Amino acid sequence: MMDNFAVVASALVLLYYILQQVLRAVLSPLRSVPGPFLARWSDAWYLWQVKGAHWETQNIQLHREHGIIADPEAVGIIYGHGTRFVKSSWYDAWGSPSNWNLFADRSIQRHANNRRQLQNTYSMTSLVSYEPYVNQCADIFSRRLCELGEAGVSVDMGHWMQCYAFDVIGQITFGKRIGFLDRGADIQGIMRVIEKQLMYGTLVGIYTRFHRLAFGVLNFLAGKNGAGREHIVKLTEVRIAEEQERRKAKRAGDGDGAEPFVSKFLAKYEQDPEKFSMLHVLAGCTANMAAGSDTTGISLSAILYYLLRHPKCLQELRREIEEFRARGLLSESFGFKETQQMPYLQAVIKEGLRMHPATGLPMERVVPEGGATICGRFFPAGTIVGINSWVAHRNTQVFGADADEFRPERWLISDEEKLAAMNRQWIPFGVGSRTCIGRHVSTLEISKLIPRVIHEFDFELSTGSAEGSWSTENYWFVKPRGFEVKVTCRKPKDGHNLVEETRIE
Ligand code: HEM
Repeated sequence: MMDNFAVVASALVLLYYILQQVLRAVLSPLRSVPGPFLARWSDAWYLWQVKGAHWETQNIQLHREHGIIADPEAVGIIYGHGTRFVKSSWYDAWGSPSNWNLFADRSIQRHANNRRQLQNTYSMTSLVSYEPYVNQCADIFSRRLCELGEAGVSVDMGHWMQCYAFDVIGQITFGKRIGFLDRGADIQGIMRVIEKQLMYGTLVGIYTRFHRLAFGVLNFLAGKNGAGREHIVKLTEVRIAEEQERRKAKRAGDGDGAEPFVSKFLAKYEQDPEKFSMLHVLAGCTANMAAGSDTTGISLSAILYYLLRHPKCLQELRREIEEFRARGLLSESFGFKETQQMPYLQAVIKEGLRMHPATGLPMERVVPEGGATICGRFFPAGTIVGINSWVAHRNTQVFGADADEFRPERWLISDEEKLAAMNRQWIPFGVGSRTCIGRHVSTLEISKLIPRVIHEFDFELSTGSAEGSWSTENYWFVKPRGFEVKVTCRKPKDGHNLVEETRIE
């Protein structure tokens, strides 16, 4: 009797759920939006697809299959300055339920206040003082590549670019590099922890109502080290405490490099703890570690990968480097300001970030009160909309019929109007008030390292696939997998001036 009751009750609940979904889909004001049939019924379809880790290519494919022509104006409508489109609940899964962080914050007002506090530390003028740090890491990177080349082994460039980016960000943030380049390994499991957080945020964000519970359980199980982002927070707290001790001992002048972020943040805190709290110090340093290393590593890998797949472009870049060096316009350390004068290099970087932006999911926003018309269609308030930079970057209306091709020359034209249209649609760092705060850090790292590796090394792609293409995995960050190369050093090793004793471990 009891068994029958349970079966009938379950069937009724199931029926109610199905009916609710059917009604929702049939009555939805969005029913005329083209898209896959199953996606209409439940978020489970999206979760399943995203879990497959290739949403960036699927998203482009779906637009083409369903004849969706993305309106270039949509970028401005959704993300433009002064927009009232707030971040969607997907972002909740990227932070602790009890504290804000800059990336995940959904409050326009609080975000604007906090961003104002942090912003000037990330300005280009304040970042160029970090150039010697970047040079040190590039020297070690170069030495490691030479050693690997001499050993004749296959090199996973995705991994080494990641090591470089992690050590630069560690050095800029804490004044000491963490030691990834020294060991060629994942120090303190930091890379692995961030990778887990990427998967967690990506998937749990789709059903974000489970975040509070999942966050609590996972952190409880992880014990004192914390799980995912919390683990990085804990490691960052240790570094901040060390820096506080150093400041108490009045050794502020220690080390001969530029003042690292942690020290600048603590100085702000000491000056006005109400305005710039310890949470600002923690949020700033943690964001650098969590958001600033993989993204740069991926972008460096992508630029190199596309150059290797397009030898003519590589030759042209090398020609430009040699010409600049012959004219005395490019120093041994590949000065940042010098690299900004190299038009072909800049076009290569821009095109690499167009072909492979580091983030590969839509940057979700909520349509504000009153609704909005996007791509000629009305979306009521509360609808979640978003643009995936991968889709925007392959818009043939803007980039032309060869939008899928790597062609740096597209940026070297004199047609101002076309350039402006392409620039508006080029969004690897996001757009508007939520644009990437660390983009100048990456620009510094990328502008210096790419010409240097092209000048110092020959690479032979050995990805293992017949077409020579690499594979990728997308959990928000679209990471290269199996970017294997053979490396040959083009210059004698003794040119490297190493400073290897400054690492944390
Ligand atoms: C090539 C490298 C990078 C790429 C492609 C990239 C990409 C992005 C994108 C697309 C966003 C906006 C996300 C959204 O609206 O949903 C973003 C935000 C952010 N990025 Fe980056 N990023 C890079 C490097 C960095 C670095 C080096 C740092 C730190 C040093 C950093 C810190 C942040 C932070 C804190 C935010 C949130 C900003 C806010 O909401 O105010 N990123 N990034």
